[in-house]
Amino acid sequence: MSGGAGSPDFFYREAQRLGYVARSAFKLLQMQKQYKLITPGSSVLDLGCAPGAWLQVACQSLGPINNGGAVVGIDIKKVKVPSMHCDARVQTVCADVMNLPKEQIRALSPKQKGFSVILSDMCPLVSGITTRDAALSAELGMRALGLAVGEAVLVQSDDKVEEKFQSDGSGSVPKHPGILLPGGHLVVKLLESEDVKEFSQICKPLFRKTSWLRPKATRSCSREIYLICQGLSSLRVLQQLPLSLSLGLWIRRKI
Ligand SMILES: C[S@@+](CC[C@H](N)C(=O)[O-])C[C@H]1O[C@@H](n2cnc3c(N)ncnc32)[C@H](O)[C@@H]1O
Repeated sequence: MSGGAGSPDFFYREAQRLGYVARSAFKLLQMQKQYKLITPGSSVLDLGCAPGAWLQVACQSLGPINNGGAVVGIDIKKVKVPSMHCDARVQTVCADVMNLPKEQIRALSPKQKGFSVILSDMCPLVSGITTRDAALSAELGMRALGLAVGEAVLVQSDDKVEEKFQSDGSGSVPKHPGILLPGGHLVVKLLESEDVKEFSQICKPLFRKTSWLRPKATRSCSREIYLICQGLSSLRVLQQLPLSLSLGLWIRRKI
């Protein structure tokens, strides 16, 4: 019997040994090792945070408490902040991310300015119908992206917004489009499907770098994959991107 990283319950046992509430901790630990998304002082929003393993890794990544920083977790399920690896910088909110107004989420960030890292590990209740599950997961992913870069304006049904973008290509993005700070990072979990490629095409021009990651701790039977988006462009750059519009159009097409 093998006890290495290839064995089915290796990450489960390691999570128990190290005091993490779920094996998913190792997915964020791998992201941290490869991309260093969370640094001392970061303000982290963790969408779909139950049972709290990413809260633990996020808080650990902030370093000692006097370095500052904050972690806000939101989940439909009520989540108690784990006692291990978390401190007073971690808080959780029980709510449906699909319905919670963006400004209410922004209000949870330090000085209400927004977050420097947004993580979405949200996942629908898997039905086993591959296309349905992938579509639901894309919807959750789009919500995370929309919150980060400002879906609310881009998807509003006011045709004037669309006309303005189309007429001169310089449609004005509002002053506070999303809740991810310029230079910030976004991680989105998706279930593999045709839509996944399109999703990354939309993200690419908005961020300095985008990469796909299938973490070692992902179960072999799972179709999950993470899009890591690093370095959100500044507002000035976003305003000049005609592709910002396609996010809105794409979301509108899908929902
Ligand atoms: C895979 S779990 C997250 C695991 C978590 N990252 C951890 O390490 O402990 C996915 C979570 O997404 C949550 N979720 C799914 N849809 C949601 C929604 N619309 N709003 C808030 N949470 C949602 C589920 O309740 C579930 O707890």
